[in-house]
Amino acid sequence: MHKTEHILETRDFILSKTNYRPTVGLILGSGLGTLADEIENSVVIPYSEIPHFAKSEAVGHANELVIGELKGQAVVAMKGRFHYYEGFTLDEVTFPVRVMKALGVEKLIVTNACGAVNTSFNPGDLMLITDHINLVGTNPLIGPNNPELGTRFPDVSEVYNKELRSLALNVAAKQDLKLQQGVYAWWSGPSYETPAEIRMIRTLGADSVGMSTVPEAIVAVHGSMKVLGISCLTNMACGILDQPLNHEEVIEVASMVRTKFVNLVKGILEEM
Ligand SMILES: O=P(O)(O)O[C@@H]1C[C@H](O)[C@@H](CO)O1
Ligand SMILES: Nc1nc2[nH]cnc2c(=O)[nH]1
Repeated sequence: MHKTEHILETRDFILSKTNYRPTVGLILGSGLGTLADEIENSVVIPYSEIPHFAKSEAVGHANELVIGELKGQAVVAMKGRFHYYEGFTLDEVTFPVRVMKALGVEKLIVTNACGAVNTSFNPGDLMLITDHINLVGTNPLIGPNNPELGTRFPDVSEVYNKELRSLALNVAAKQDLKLQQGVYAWWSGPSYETPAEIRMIRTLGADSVGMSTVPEAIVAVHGSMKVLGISCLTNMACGILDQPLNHEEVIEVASMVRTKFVNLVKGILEEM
């Protein structure tokens, strides 16, 4: 359970570092952190300096909170996130979402690099997350509920906000950008999936699979935030192509699609 006093202590620490009062939060996944470099008049705070923040070691992540302005919005961005597979508790993984809410963030854009399970998708595609499937058999809200943060049994019938999704689709259309849509399955990792597991995940109804995003989205909805999820499909999931998977390919493809990803998110911010 997240303690209110910890959240407020961290909030006050961050507010002491910037005059911005962010209303939009960004969680930037593997290889997608460069968007944070475009934030103007930014204050950059290493996670190591932030009270109650864990310290991430994931490759392809920086570990900095960046606060400033982007396309007219006051934003707070996580350049680097915490993953369950790194051994963090789900409280540690999702604590930054609580802090964003306490800072005044009402809209959260969560991004990730993930594998394409739907064979009509291609590496390099961007995918708007329409819903998620939690395959990890645990939940960030397990444990005592802090009623100051949200209800005991939150509704998750619309985790990925319909209005924000249609806004994203409109922006993609204006940019003549092919934006896939699909369901994201959370697989703990750190091993990728076997071919049999990908066949199972497809049978269960998922279009993509990754190692993040779902815990953050659940906590955001628990805190009544509006969530938009955008995935960068960096590879065909295991077993679809006759080749092994590796993280270097994930980072390489994410950097190849960086421009269209950054332009999409900036376009969305402009219209939020
Ligand atoms: O933070 P995301 O979900 O983008 O990072 C994914 C999951 C692992 O960290 C890594 C696997 O290649 O990319
Ligand atoms: N679980 C999982 N995470 C990923 N992140 C990037 N690609 C993949 C993948 O194929 N599977």
